[in-house]
Amino acid sequence: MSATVATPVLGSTPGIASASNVFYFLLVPAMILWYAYWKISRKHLEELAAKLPGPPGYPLIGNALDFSGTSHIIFNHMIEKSKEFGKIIRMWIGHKLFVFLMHPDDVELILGSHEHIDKAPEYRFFKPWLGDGLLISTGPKWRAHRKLIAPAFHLNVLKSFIDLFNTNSLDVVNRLKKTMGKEIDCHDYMSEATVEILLETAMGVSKKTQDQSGYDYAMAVMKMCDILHLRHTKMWLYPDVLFNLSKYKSYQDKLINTIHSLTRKVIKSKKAAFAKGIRGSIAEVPENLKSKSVDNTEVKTVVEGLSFGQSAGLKDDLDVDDDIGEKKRMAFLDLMIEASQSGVVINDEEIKEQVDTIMFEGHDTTAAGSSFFLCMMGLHTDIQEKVYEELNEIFKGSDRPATFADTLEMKYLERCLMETLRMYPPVPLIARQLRRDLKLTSEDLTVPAGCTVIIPTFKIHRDPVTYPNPEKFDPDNFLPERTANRHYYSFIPFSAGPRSCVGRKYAMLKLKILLSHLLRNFRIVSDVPEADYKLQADIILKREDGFRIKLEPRKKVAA
Ligand code: HEM
Repeated sequence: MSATVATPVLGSTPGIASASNVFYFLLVPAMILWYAYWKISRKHLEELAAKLPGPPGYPLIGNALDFSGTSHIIFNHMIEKSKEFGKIIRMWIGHKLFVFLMHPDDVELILGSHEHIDKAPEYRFFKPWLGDGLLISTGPKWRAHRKLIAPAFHLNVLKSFIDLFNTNSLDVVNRLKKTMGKEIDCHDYMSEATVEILLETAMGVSKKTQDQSGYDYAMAVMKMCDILHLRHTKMWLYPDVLFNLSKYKSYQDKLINTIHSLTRKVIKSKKAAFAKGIRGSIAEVPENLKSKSVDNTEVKTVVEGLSFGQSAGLKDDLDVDDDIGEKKRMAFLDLMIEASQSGVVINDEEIKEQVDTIMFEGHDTTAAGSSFFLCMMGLHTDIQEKVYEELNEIFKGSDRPATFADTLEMKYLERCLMETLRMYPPVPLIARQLRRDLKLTSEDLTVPAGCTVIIPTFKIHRDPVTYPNPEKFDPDNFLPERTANRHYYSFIPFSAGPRSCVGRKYAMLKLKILLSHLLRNFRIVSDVPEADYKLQADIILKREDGFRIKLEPRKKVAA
C-alpha cells in the first residue's frame, strides 16, 4: 500500500494567499504615497526649472537621448545644441536636473562663493579611485586639507623644482629625437613625461625606481577616464548596483589596482627616505643641469599671465605675498608625511587619496594642455616662429637649461599657452551641487537647490562677446591691454575662487620649461586643420583622432 502524498500547489494555501494579497494591497498605496511625496518634494525644483530655458525632453528620460553616441558625437551635438540658447540652459537626464551657466557674472556666483563648494554627486564615480582627496572632498575635511596642501605649491617651492623640470624636459627631447620626420601622437610623450615629472617633483621620488609602472599608470588613468565618462553619459550605468553588474566594474577594479599599486610604491619609497632624514626630492639632477646659484628673482606672487585677477583685488590662497619659510619648502608628499608623523592632521589612507588626486589632476590636465599647445604651434607656423625668435633672444642659441628668470621673459610663449588653454581648456566643464536656490545676476531667474550646476569652460572661453573672434587662435587675446578690462570669470582654465586649481602655478612653470625645451630643439609641423579635430570631453578635453604632429630638427642660431 502506498501512501499518496499530495503535490503542494504553490500559493494554494489560503493563509499564504491572503498574506500576499495583503502585501500587494499595502505595496501599491505605499508606492503611490511615496511617488506623491517625491513629486511634492520636487515641486519647487520642477517649477523653477520650468522657467529656465532649455530643450524639451521626453517623459521619464528627459534629454538623455542627447547623450547617445561616441564621446566626440556627444561633444559636437552639445556644442551645436547650445547655440539655440543663451547663457543659461536647462537639461534633464532622467529625473536629474542640470543647469549650464555661461554668463561670467553667474559663474562668479558659483566659483567665487565659499558656500557653493560642494562637488556634484557625479564626482562620486571618482570615489573608488580618488577616495576623499582634495578634488571631491567637501566641508571641514576639504578646508583642512586644502590649508595643508596649498603651501606646498607656493612659488618658492616651485622654484626649487626648476632643475628637475629641466632634466625631465631634456629626457623628452632625447626621446623625441628618435622620431624625426615621423608622424607621432604627441600626447603619448606628454603623458609619460608629466607622470615622470610629477613623481620627481610633487612626490619627490626618483622615476628610475618606478620601472614600467609610470607608463602603465598613465595608460590606466586614461582608461579610467573612459569608464568615468561612460558612467556620466549612460543613464543605466549611473546606479552602482547596475554598474557593479556590468563588465566595466571588473575592468575598473583592475585599473584601480594598477594605479593604487604605484601610489603605494611611491609613498613607501618616500617614507623610507624620510626615515633616513632625507627631505625634498630624492631624484637626481645631472651636474650640468644643476642651478649654479640660488634664483633670487623678485616675483612677489605673480604667476605671469594668470595674475590679472589680483589687480582687481581677487586673490586666493595661492596668492600669498609672504615667503612661506624654509620648513615648508618641501615636496608635496614630504609635507604630508611630516604632518602625518605629527599624528593629527592626516592619516596614511588620506595621504594615499591626496597622492592619487594630485597624480590624476596634475597629470592628465598638463598632458592635454601641452599636446594642444604643440598642435597649435604646428598649425600656426608663423606664431611658432615668433615663439622661437623670443627663445633665441633669451638663450642666444645656447643649450643651457632654463632659469626661473628666463621663464619670466617667455612672454609670447606664455600668451600662446594661455590662448591654448582658452581654446582647448583641459577641464572643459566644472560641476557643483546646489544646496540653496541661486538667484542669477544676468537674468531674472532662479536656479533651484538640488540641481547640478555645470560651468562649461569650453563654451565660456569661446563667447564672442568676450573674445571677438573666438574660433581664431590669437595669442594677442592675452596682451595686457586686452586682459585688463576682461571679466575675471571669463577665462577660467584653472577654475577660480576658493576651489581653484591648487597646482596652477606649478602647471604654468612646468609647461613653460618643458615647451620651451621642445621649441628650442624642434620645428613642429601639423597639417590637420582645427575644423577636423574630433574633440571629446572625457573628463579631460582631448582629441579622439589623436594629437598628430611631426617634428623636424631646429638649426641653432649662433650667439
Ligand atoms: C594645465 C594644467 C591644469 C589645469 C587646466 C587644471 C585645471 C583644474 C580645474 C579646472 C580644477 C577645478 C576642478 C573642479 O572644480 O571640478 C582643478 C582642481 C585641482 N587641480 Fe588642477 N589643473 C591643472 C594642473 C594641475 C596640477 C599640475 C596639479 C597638481 C600638481 C593640480 C591639482 C589640482 C587639485 C588638487 C585640484 C582640486 C582643488 C580643490 O578642489 O581644492 N592641477 N584643476
